Amino acid sequence: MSVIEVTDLRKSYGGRAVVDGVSFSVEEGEIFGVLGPNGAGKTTTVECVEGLRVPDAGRVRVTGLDPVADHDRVSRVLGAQLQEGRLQEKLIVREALQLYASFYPDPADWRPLAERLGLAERLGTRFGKLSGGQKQRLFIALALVGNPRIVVLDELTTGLDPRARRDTWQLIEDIRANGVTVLLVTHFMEEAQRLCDRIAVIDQGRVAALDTPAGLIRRSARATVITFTPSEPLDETEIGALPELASVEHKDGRITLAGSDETVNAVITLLARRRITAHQLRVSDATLDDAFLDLTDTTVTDPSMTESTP
Ligand SMILES: Nc1ncnc2c1ncn2[C@@H]1O[C@H](COP(=O)(O)OP(=O)(O)OP(=O)(O)O)[C@@H](O)[C@H]1O
Repeated sequence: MSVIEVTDLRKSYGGRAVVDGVSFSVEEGEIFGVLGPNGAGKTTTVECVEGLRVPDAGRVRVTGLDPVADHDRVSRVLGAQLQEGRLQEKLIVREALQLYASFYPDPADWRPLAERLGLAERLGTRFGKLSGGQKQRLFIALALVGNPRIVVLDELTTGLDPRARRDTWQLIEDIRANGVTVLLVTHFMEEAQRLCDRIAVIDQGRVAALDTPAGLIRRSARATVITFTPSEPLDETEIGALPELASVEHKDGRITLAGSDETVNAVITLLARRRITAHQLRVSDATLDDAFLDLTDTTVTDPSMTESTP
């Protein structure tokens, strides 16, 4: 069952379309990622879902409700993470939790929630004295204190150190394990690849692709990467003629070719034919990073480079 439905959403500022016909739906219980370059329109899109911005056109439904017309009812099912500036520095963690719990008719008990989020020791601390990771955990607690069915997390781990980021990932997985649907806006590929069931890649206000992380990687023109050091120089024209070749890099005598399985087979055949040995041969799969660059790279003009392969 879809708990969020966005259909042909449009929003312009000063005559410039920043969200230009975005459509997607989020199923109950999934972690759905919204990924895209700076200024792509991600926050504008999710803030329309939260009812914080009014769309110019299109339709948004959260559990069947209109987030603008039914704002109060939507706030009871959808918990949104606060932006940092919105809490006073002097507010004590316990007070913040009590205050936010008081906004909801059926809030969660904030004490076990604080414990689960590792804030039990910090209940008497002022917001301004918390570390970046502790602030993020408090924002998650405040988003969850109303017992929402859906939680929207926007750039949650930006600015955190790698350990705090990994702890936060575990928290997000725990939230989902408790049956809450997660809409996650992120810049981090590793985070999206690890956490999300499906991802909408947004570029210039449009959905450039929507798939599972593995599906997005499969679409990449650089789905397979082969690296080796040839025992003798290879003929550039022969390399350039390899099938489905997406890119070639030379560094310190090593060659890195990106393409498909067919590219890899052809280069191995070429090496055998020329009796050239490939030292330290490595073949690896592309990452979500590669797929992201392909999907959001407006400089690629050859359609065969961006064509999706199911
Ligand atoms: N209230 C506003 N008034 C005018 N322009 C706006 C407003 N809000 C957003 N924009 C512009 O709309 C575009 C999309 O912004 P948005 O914040 O949705 O992008 P984003 O994908 O979330 O970016 P980032 O990853 O940098 O946070 C940007 O060019 C931004 O400057």
